[in-house]
Amino acid sequence: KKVAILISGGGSNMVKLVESMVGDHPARPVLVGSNDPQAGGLQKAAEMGVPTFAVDHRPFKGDREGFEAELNAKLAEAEPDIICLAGFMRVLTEGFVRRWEGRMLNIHPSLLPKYKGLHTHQRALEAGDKEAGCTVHLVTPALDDGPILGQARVPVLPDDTPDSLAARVLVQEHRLYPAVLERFARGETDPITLD
Ligand SMILES: N[C@@H]1O[C@H](COP(=O)(O)O)[C@@H](O)[C@H]1O
Repeated sequence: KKVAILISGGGSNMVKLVESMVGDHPARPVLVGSNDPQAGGLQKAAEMGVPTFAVDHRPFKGDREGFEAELNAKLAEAEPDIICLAGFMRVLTEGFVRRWEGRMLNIHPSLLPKYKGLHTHQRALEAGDKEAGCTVHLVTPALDDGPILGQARVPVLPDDTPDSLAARVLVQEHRLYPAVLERFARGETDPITLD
């Protein structure tokens, strides 16, 4: 299976996904793309030998379809079987999601369905939650709402800040996303929980 990964920032999840696709893993990374030409993850992907591209969303201003048409053109060249959103921060239109529906995954830093959207760790702390975590799900038109493929939990500690909690959750993200991708590429979609 061919996998394309979309990022917006440093790409630490992307690196873990690329590192995992070796040996008898059923998939291989064919492309890493970003909506930000300055995304640090693009350099990391290039150093790992994965082709990269950037489509800067800013010149498109509110024209999301225009931005996505160029994104789709780049993706179509690589003909990915699976797309992984890994810290990709652009909200995608229904049209784009429908085109890749059933084969586009996303990682979200909360235990969905709790805390869809942004600032998940701050909201978990403000709510006094005792545990937090991350979720890998299939992407559907509704934001952070698709079928869950896997979750991993972490304890919330008394002196946690959003940053310290984010760092603890990120460690689990780096375990969960590769585990879910390997299962998904083998056709296994029953949700898993990592402890
Ligand atoms: N959507 C969220 O954005 C962060 C991206 O991190 P990285 O993969 O770019 O390091 C991760 O916490 C991910 O869950």
